[in-house]
Amino acid sequence: MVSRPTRFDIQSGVPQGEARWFILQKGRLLLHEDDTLPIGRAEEFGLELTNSLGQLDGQAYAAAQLAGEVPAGYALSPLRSLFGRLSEDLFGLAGFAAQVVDFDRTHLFCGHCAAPLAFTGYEYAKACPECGLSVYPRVAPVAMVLIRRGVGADMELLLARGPNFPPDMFSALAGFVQPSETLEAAAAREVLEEVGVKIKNLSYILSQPWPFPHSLMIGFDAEYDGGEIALQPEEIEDARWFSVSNLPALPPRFSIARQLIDRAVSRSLAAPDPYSVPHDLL
Ligand SMILES: NC(=O)C1=CN([C@@H]2O[C@H](COP(=O)(O)OP(=O)(O)OC[C@H]3O[C@@H](n4cnc5c(N)ncnc54)[C@H](O)[C@@H]3O)[C@@H](O)[C@H]2O)C=CC1
Ligand SMILES: [Mg+2]
Ligand SMILES: [Zn+2]
Repeated sequence: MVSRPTRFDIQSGVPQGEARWFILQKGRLLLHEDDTLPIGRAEEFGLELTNSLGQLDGQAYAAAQLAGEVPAGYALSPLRSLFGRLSEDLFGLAGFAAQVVDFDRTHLFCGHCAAPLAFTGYEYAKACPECGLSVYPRVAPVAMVLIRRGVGADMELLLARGPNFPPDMFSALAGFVQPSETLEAAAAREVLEEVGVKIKNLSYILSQPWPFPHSLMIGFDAEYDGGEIALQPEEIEDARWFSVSNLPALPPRFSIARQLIDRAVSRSLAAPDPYSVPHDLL
């Protein structure tokens, strides 16, 4: 799972002594040639926006932004591309570190009075010394819905693709929750907006941090409840019903979209009417 394996006692500022570093630049992570994290003192790497992340298994960790050139023997890799290259725990931590640096980078001044913000020091937040405004790292909730109809071998899934998806890949539908909207209402609205159909019997299945840059995916399974597919052209390039026995190219295994799809497929094959059994959370 792409999530942080443990709670860190995050403190801002430069860690004293040696640390294992998550060094980021524009969504890319700095790795040694052997795919290991840089280890050393802050001053060795030319950093800014440095945040100590605390201890894990007796090892100090820290996050920062690379200020200058890539040091010899290292390379920057897009964070998303590192799933499967880093261990799941390390990938989860890298996503967490990326959100810490992104918060620090995008909250330098008060959004109300423009005074420079300062870390509060007692929780991972910043506050304005002039007007008292306090700000926390952003987490943007996204409702994701896997829509199905039929049972057993006749089950079909409604999958869609956005304009910047890899060729031929289709995924579950998703959309950001709007202010004061319930998750259920966001799910129904996004599906109606993006592909023109209605849903019913929504069930929560699982969630997944998606640090690109700060989404939290909330995964639902839903039954089709009528309507013909009509695409929202600016967001959806194509959307179709796919038989569970003839699915298109799908998102990578670690993604919540893929976990929702795999779950529906395994249930369709496991029981004549898999949805007659109580939903166990993954
Ligand atoms: N992990 C997974 O399996 C998947 C993750 N996702 C992620 O879910 C998120 C939302 O998916 P989309 O279909 O693109 O969302 P969406 O259907 O709501 O449309 C995206 C639009 O929402 C607006 N937007 C961008 N950031 C926002 C924010 N923080 N709050 C409110 N509106 C915002 C922008 O206009 C953007 O064009 C993205 O971060 C995407 O990467 C999407 C599909 C699969
Ligand atoms: Mg969407
Ligand atoms: Zn202020």
